Amino acid sequence: MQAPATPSPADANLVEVTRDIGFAQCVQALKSLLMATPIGWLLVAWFGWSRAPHERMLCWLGGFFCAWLVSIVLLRSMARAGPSRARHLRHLMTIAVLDGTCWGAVVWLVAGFNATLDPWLGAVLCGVAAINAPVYITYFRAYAALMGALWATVMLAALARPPHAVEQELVYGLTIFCGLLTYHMRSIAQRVLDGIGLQLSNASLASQLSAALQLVQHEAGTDSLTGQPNRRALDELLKQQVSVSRSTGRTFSVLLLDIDHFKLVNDTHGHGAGDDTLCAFAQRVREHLRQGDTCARYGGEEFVVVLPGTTLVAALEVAERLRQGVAEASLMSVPLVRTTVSIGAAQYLPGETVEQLLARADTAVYAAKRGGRNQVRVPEEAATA
Ligand SMILES: Nc1nc2c(ncn2[C@@H]2O[C@H](COP(=O)(O)OP(=O)(O)OP(=O)(O)O)[C@@H](O)[C@H]2O)c(=O)[nH]1
Repeated sequence: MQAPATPSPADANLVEVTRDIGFAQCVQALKSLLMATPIGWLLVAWFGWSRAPHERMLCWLGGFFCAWLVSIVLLRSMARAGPSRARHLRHLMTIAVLDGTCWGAVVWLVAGFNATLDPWLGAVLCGVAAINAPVYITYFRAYAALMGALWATVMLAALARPPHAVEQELVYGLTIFCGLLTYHMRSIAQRVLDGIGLQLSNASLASQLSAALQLVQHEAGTDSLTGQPNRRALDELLKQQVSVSRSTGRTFSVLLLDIDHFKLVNDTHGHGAGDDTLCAFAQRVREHLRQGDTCARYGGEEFVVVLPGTTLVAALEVAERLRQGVAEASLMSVPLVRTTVSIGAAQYLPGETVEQLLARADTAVYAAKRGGRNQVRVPEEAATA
């Protein structure tokens, strides 16, 4: 035999949240209905005034008015604090019972005096039961309380009268109608709640998916060793800068950084220390950049710095700051790793591609290496211009 499925804590939480939402929706709908209730009294008063004793009619109207006022006060206090189910469940049940009892009292006080009025009152009570169904659809317990109170009052009224004084058909008919309506309402209410639960779990799934997607996108564009943007993210950024430059004329520059004699670091201290040196190098570079500048790992011991809105002259100042920042203090103390960096600087030229720009920066790095390393160079055409 299959064991009954017990809801997981996450499921249980979802069920609770769904019930809370259902409760809040029910309170909201009830607010509008209670405001419209006096129309129902007027209808009964208009049709029953000449057919039932006035003092009984006034007694019913007065009683209903008092109960209505209490309901309004309770609803207002719920609205002020927000319709919290844990806090206000009793309020909602009280309103439902008061409403049901007051409508049921129609039979007690107004019915049994006129053959035309009685079936008409029966129809009014069936209407009340039907009109309340959509209002309480998201909180069935309160609907059951309303219908229970209405039915019990009608039954008590029938029992309290001398035999045959009250139209028996009215009571039987109402009982069948209320029973059928409540029975069907139960399953419809459950389906509505299931729908709310489904919406909630879809929304939660969608937000989990979007968070996972953001993480994957971030990881796809991040170098796993240094935590800096990788070649892929760099390509995207450069393409974006090119398109901004084409549409607005705003220029940008790049610096290609190549650590000097990095092979020696690996050979002397091991590959692990080499990895740590790369991380420390990336960190050092970041410390010398502005907020909007980007340092991406281009590959191996090469990094590219993108400087939006920067001319070659300003880029050379940044490059010199970086060169000095790397050369003046050791990158790591244990093991002691001191190194320098060769830098090629290039400003984007209108019409060139990302590959052409990087190739020009690369020739500048090559010139820096040939010139003795630990220096900043520009592409030859810029140097001679
Ligand atoms: N530890 C470590 N080493 C790397 C990584 N990527 C590339 N390297 C090493 O970086 C070194 C680059 O060496 P070369 O291209 O000869 O350049 P270099 O020794 O820096 O000399 P110059 O560039 O001419 O100054 C190679 O030994 C690569 O193995 C990495 O992710 N981690």
